[in-house]
Amino acid sequence: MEDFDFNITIVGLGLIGGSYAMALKDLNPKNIWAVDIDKNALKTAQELGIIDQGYVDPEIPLKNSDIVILCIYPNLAIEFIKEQMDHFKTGAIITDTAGIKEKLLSKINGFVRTDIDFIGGHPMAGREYKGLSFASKDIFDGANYILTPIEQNKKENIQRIEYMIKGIGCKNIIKIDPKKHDEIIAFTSQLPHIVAAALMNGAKEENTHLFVAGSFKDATRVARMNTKLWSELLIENRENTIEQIERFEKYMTEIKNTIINNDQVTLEELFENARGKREEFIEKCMK
Ligand SMILES: O=C(O)C(=O)C[C@]1(C(=O)O)C=C[C@@H](O)C=C1
Repeated sequence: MEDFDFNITIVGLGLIGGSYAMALKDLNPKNIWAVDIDKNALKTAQELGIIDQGYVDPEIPLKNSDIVILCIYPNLAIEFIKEQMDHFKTGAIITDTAGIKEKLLSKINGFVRTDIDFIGGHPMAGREYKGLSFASKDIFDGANYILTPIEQNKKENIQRIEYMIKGIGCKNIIKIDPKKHDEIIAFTSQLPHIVAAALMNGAKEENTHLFVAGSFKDATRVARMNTKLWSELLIENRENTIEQIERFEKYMTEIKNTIINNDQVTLEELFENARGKREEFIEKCMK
């Protein structure tokens, strides 16, 4: 790999920020700095050798950073850029990792300095845990990474971010319009979290754990989510989320009706359709 001779600051040393710091090591950037209000997280990261230096006050690292990666909640990311606006290095690239894009981008681009390039990003990587102690560079291994570049973004800056994404181990880089991103993600990421939560909330049997195996555990894994983050994401993407819940209700009703009608033939057809789609989907995931 060629030189990635940049100073990088990661803002927020949680699961994603910590994993990013670990994965960036392989790219050998000039410096990896981190900003966090949690001094313990900074200390741990420094002891682990995954960052060169940690800061509670962002001013110094931001003034010297070519690339800033925001690994904090979406609304906090907007606030952070607003508050720190005067501190970013001239021509810096800022990217984020939030699961919603349209509102975030339009807000940030409404006030961001013209010399700064904000490139929206969303790594399709994570775990159902939060915090640095669960961070691992493996989460990016073979992962998809969505970018939502806009016309103002400089081509060479997008290429730089793409190079970094490949360098941390991601496989596919998908470039898409922010609005479209939010529509799709409502189905592929947000709906599964809603379904998992609904399934778990519906577990009324005190001894549920004694009656489950893989199916229930797989379907509810992400119910162990970061609840503060996910409630923010769903509310911020509310139109798309509601649409997806309603679509899902229709598919549930379709299945329910075949059972009400004792229509085993149609039920089998519906399952057969799902089975085929799942097989095709997994094949595509493997490529
Ligand atoms: O695998 C998980 O635990 C995740 O929740 C990862 C997951 C998802 O699949 O929805 C969660 C949020 C990210 O923005 C992207 C990926």
